[in-house]
Amino acid sequence: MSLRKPPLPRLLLDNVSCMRNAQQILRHVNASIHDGGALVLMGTNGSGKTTFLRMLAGFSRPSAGQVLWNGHDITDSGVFHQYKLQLNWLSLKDAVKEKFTVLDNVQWFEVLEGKQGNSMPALELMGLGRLAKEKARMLSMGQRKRLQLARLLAMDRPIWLLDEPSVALDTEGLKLLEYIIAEHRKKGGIVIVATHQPIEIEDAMYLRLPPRFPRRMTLVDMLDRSDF
Ligand SMILES: Nc1ncnc2c1ncn2[C@@H]1O[C@H](COP(=O)(O)OP(=O)(O)OP(=O)(O)O)[C@@H](O)[C@H]1O
Repeated sequence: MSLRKPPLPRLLLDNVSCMRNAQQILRHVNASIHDGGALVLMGTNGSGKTTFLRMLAGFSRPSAGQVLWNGHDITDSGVFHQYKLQLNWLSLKDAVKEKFTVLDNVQWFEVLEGKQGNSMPALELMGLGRLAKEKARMLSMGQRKRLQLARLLAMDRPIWLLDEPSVALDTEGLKLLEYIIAEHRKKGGIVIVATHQPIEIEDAMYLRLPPRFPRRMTLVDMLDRSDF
C-alpha cells in the first residue's frame, strides 16, 4: 500500500513570531491554510492585527519563523514578486478617487488587472449599481466600503487580506460581506480577516491577539520621534 503525502498547504505559518516596537504581538504561531481556508485575527485596538496582516502580505519579516506560500518563504525576493500578485489587500485607507465615478473607481483596478466585465456586476451585488455613474465623492462611508468590496470582486485575486472589512457597513452590508467571503472560499480562495468586530465565517481558524500596552519610552524611541 502506498502512503500519499498530504497536500502542501497553500499558506503555512511555521513557528511565526511577530513584533512591533520591540514588543511581542504573537509568538510561535503554527497554522496551515489550504485553498478555501479562512483565518480570523481578533484583538482590541492596537493589539497588532494590521501589523500581523502586513507580515502575512510579505511587507515585513517575522521576528522568528517563516511564512511559506506553496512551500516557499514569501520574503524571498523572487517569491514575493509572484506572491503579491495573488493578494488583494483591503485596508482602512480606501484609495477612492473622489473626482472619478463610482464605476471608474472599480474599473480602473480591474483594467490594471487585465480583466474586464466584472465591475458593474460587482457594484450591483454590493448595492451600488444605481450610483455607478455618480462621482465617488457622493458616497457615504459605508458605501465607500462597499465600493472597496466591489473592487475585490472585480479584481478576483485568490488571497484576500481584509483589514477591518466590516467597519462602517450596515447589517445588510455585513451580510453581503459574509456572503462574498463564503463564495470566494467555495471557489478555492483564501480569506484572512483582521477585525475587532464579530463576523460570521464558517470553519475559520481564529488567532486572538493579546492586548498591548505602550511600554515606557527609551532614549532611542525619543531620538526616533520627529517631534522631539
Ligand atoms: N507607523 C507606526 N509606527 C510606530 N508604531 C506603530 C505604527 N503603526 C502602528 N504602530 C503601533 O503598533 C501597534 C500595533 O498596531 P496595529 O495597527 O497593528 O494594531 P491593530 O490591532 O490593527 O489596531 P486597530 O484595531 O486600532 O486597527 C500599536 O501599539 C501601534 O501603536
